[in-house]
Amino acid sequence: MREKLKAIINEVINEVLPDKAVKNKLKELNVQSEVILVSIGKAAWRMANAAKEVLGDRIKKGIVITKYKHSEGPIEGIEIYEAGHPTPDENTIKATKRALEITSNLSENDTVLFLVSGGGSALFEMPKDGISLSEMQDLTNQLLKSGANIVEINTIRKHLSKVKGGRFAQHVYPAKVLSLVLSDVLGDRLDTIASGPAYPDSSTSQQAIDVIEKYKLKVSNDILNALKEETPKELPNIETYIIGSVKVSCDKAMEKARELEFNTIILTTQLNCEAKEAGRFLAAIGKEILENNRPIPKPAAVILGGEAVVHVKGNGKGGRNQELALSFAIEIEGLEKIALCSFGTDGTDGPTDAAGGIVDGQTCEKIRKAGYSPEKLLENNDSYNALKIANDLLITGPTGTNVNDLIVMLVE
Ligand SMILES: Nc1ncnc2c1ncn2[C@@H]1O[C@H](COP(=O)(O)OP(=O)(O)O)[C@@H](O)[C@H]1O
Ligand SMILES: O=C(O)[C@@H](CO)OP(=O)(O)O
Ligand SMILES: [Mg+2]
Repeated sequence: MREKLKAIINEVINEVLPDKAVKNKLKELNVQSEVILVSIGKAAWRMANAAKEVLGDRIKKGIVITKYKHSEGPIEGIEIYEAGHPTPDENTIKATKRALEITSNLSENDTVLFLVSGGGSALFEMPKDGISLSEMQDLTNQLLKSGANIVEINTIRKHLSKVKGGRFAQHVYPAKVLSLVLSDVLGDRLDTIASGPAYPDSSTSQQAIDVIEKYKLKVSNDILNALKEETPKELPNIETYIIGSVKVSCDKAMEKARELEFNTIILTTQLNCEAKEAGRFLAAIGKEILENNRPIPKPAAVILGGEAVVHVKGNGKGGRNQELALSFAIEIEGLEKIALCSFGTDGTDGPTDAAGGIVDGQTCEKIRKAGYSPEKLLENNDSYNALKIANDLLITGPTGTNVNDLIVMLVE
């Protein structure tokens, strides 16, 4: 079963690699004019490289801002920067400053080709005056641990930034911004993906303040004052296309599972509940299929896309996919012919080098044999170490794409 799970995963990653998506869209749009390229996010290097292959010298100048270890070498005529994610760092500020320089003083005849992928919020950032980088870092870390979802996190970030929430489009005005977006946000909300630097912001200052109160975040008065300034709601100079998303991933996973002769369903592409509850719920569905051949008969493949959340309370190491997989493994301990893979399509799950986990009925036995309690490790948010002990981590390395998380459960 593990091999079948890996076969499905590899097909999905290849399908959502940004190279193909960027090339197809640029050819479809038949971009003939010269452009200034700005590419941000975890997939920024691959997207920029693909654009360079199609547009060549029509790219007058350009910049890539991506996560450490996510660039794959020089691209002629394009400056490459790596910076911090999920928390912005000094290199974020340096790279963003450079991006703003090369897109300053443009005319209505200019076009900025803006390639956007998830991770862009941490990588492309210029805090408003009066807000320091360390304040932004502290607030980001509070948000990441709070259990706030990405819409809530980016509602805050959009109201504290000079480039988010449509302000980058204002910066380049009157030039046009042509955006190609790889979606890693449920429902493909363009004003949330990478905090929508070139998209009108649907969130409000009041919503931002509500998030601060909901999660009892500790912030300075400077931040509270900055949140009160509203973001742009209309932008006359933008053209935006989504070129890849979790829906594409789930469709591809279903196609491959059917090829492997599984009865297949996609339960959702918008999973957003607590990771460990999702694991338990999926185990209940798996056991129902195993014992009663319903809601779909064996051999069955159940596919989900989305982004669970984790309220990190322990001091362990892990990610939402690893936490979901461990929680599932605890519920199916000892059962045969049932397995699950949960992974981040960007290849990194949480602050770890794992993309996620591949688990089955033997996972917990292996952890116990090594003298550990899977339940205690889960309680301490230590799913990485639990799955490492069981040799059930999925390690892909940075995949070059980023379209949320994918979960596949097989029952034979
Ligand atoms: N020890 C942990 N166990 C489970 N989840 C964690 C742990 N530490 C951090 N996380 C979760 O990992 C998330 C960030 O992981 P990451 O894969 O970088 O997100 P993204 O792919 O959206 O950038 C945080 O939102 C946090 O909820
Ligand atoms: O950059 C961001 O705002 C988010 C969503 O696009 O990406 P990630 O969750 O990967 O940081
Ligand atoms: Mg993400």
